[in-house]
Amino acid sequence: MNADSLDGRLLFAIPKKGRLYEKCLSILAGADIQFRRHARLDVCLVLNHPIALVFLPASDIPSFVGKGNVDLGITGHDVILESQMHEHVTEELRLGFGKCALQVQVPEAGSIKTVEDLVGKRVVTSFEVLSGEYFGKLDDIFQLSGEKRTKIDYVGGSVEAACALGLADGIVDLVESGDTMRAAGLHAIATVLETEAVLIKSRIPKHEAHSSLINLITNRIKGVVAASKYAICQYNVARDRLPSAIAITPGRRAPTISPLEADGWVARCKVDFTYKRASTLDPPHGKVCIFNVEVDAVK
Ligand SMILES: Nc1ncnc2c1ncn2[C@@H]1O[C@H](COP(=O)(O)OP(=O)(O)OP(=O)(O)O)[C@@H](O)[C@H]1O
Ligand SMILES: O=P(O)(O)OC[C@H]1O[C@H](OP(=O)(O)OP(=O)(O)O)[C@H](O)[C@@H]1O
Repeated sequence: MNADSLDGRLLFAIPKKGRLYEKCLSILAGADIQFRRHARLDVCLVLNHPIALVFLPASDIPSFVGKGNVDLGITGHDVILESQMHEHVTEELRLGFGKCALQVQVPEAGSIKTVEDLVGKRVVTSFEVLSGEYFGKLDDIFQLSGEKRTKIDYVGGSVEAACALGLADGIVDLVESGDTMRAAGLHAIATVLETEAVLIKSRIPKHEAHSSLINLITNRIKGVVAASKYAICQYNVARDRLPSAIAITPGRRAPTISPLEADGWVARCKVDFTYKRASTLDPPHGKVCIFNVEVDAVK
């Protein structure tokens, strides 16, 4: 592929690996953005739209979009703030995945119990800007200056090992399930930021003509995100069991029930945001799926 083949195309940045990668691929598939990515190629042309996908590290996407090299991108809200690009990009849409929190963590068995205890000590993190701002404010409150201020050191990964290795008194790192933190003998004492994946748009539009394509892509992704919160549940049930089935899957006004060819059986179709858990009717959330099961025992 040469640079000419990108001419006039909308450039859309996608994380090339890591936590957000797989979910981004499902979003692209759900929005019917078709492409074939050749091994080791980080730029590829979309087959059914004048778009080129650019696969980049999640942490580089805010600056590519912010500086206008790329028109649209998906990345974490955390890395937008960390790269100080929030004034150069517009967060068009929260995507509902990549949810986690940037937290201050210290050894569970140690003497540091609060962030105030950690002020003036050593903090290791991959988020040196956000951590610097957070502890900078605390240093100011405690009127610490020079050597007495909290020392923020950067590491690129495995942040959770820093306390055990004697590099830090506390760390600032992302927490989702908390498994990494607990495995390292740490616990959270404060939250710096809540984050999730977002769709961002450059504030420096390259081509006016792209705005309708950006709207189309944004609306399609909006649809994918909305659909991922719902489940469609369809099941067949004996008519005499219908009252107990409807108690579990009620309609907003009236339940949709269709007659079946089999005597005494009906079909019930329901689209919903939250299902009551039941052994026989339990569609997984985050998926649009159709169950066509014969429900003969409603508990
Ligand atoms: N445990 C997690 N749970 C949910 N989202 C996460 C988690 N860790 C990271 N993220 C989100 O994914 C983004 C990218 O993180 P990830 O660790 O995948 O980065 P990466 O660019 O692949 O870096 P690395 O070089 O460490 O592999 C983060 O900025 C955050 O928004
Ligand atoms: O709360 P948890 O569900 O355990 O997730 C948190 C971990 O996930 C991220 O790291 P990642 O695994 O992406 O690797 P990294 O250390 O190389 O950044 C983050 O930096 C934590 O270490």
